[in-house]
Amino acid sequence: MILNAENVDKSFGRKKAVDGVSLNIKAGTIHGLLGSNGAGKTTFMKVLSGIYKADKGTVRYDTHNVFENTDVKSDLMFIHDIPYFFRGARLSDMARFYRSMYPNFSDKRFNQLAEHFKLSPKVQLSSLSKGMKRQASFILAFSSRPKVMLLDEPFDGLDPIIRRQVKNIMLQDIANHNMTVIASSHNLREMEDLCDSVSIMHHGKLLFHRELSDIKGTHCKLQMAFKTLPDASFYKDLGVVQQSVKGRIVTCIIKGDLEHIEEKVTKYNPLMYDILPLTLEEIFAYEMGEQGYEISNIIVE
Ligand SMILES: Nc1ncnc2c1ncn2[C@@H]1O[C@H](COP(=O)(O)OP(=O)(O)OP(=O)(O)O)[C@@H](O)[C@H]1O
Repeated sequence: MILNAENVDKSFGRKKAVDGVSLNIKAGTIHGLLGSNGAGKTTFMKVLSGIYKADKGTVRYDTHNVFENTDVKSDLMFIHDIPYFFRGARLSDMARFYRSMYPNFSDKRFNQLAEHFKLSPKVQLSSLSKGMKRQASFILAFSSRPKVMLLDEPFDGLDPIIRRQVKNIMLQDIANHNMTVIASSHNLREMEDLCDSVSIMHHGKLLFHRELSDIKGTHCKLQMAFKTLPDASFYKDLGVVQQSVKGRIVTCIIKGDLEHIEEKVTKYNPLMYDILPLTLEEIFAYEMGEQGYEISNIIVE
């Protein structure tokens, strides 16, 4: 475990932005922290990266406390959703600053990335567009080679091509340098393709934390056509957690592994059946529904 939060609280005045959150992040993985506006994602990531002190609870990086610990500061990097650069700074000025903060800063990488993203080190950062500022902040971050990157809504404002390139560099750093990434987002679908694990925050609390490899095999989605629609015992027998019926077509989300489910379904003699891809949103909709939450109120697509 590289980052470990135990029962973390963080309030601003009477507003409890983070409320009893515990989370473990494994080294070399990407974790997606999802939630609606004001859920507490940024505040929690700032506590994780040692920018804010938790009012209660502990945050550890390996075995070290993160807050005001200079030994771990150079391993953790928090990247704001709105890039911040010194007034009047050029890209090369910011590189000098990051070089002084991060001992693993690579000049070779900085030059390669600046060329790749077609940003001159001499460029005045205040003259750049929002998306280009984001690119500049990624150049600086990837050149700094932190062990853990905490990214606040990292892909907002990037066009699809740059978005893909940034993700590729990130994945390379994870594969080659065992970097760990925690990224906040509103977009479950984007996180689904990228992350090893995801969690959902809502009103300061962490509602779910799941390894994607675990949940993908736990549910299946089947579409079946019947000559005569099955009765309630069919749904019970199969362990159906969600169903919709249109004419004689039944679409179900079923808990369990596919092999067992197919075995059971065939006993009911469907005219045909098809296995459909199951999205994370569908799994969460069910799991959160069970706990009394409506996912559409929590995650916005
Ligand atoms: N510096 C601050 N001072 C006072 N209140 C704050 C501060 N930072 C955050 N908050 C409050 O804490 C709550 C959580 O905010 P936070 O920025 O962590 O949410 P978020 O999940 O990152 O939201 P978004 O998706 O909109 O960025 C909000 O109610 C916000 O108003």
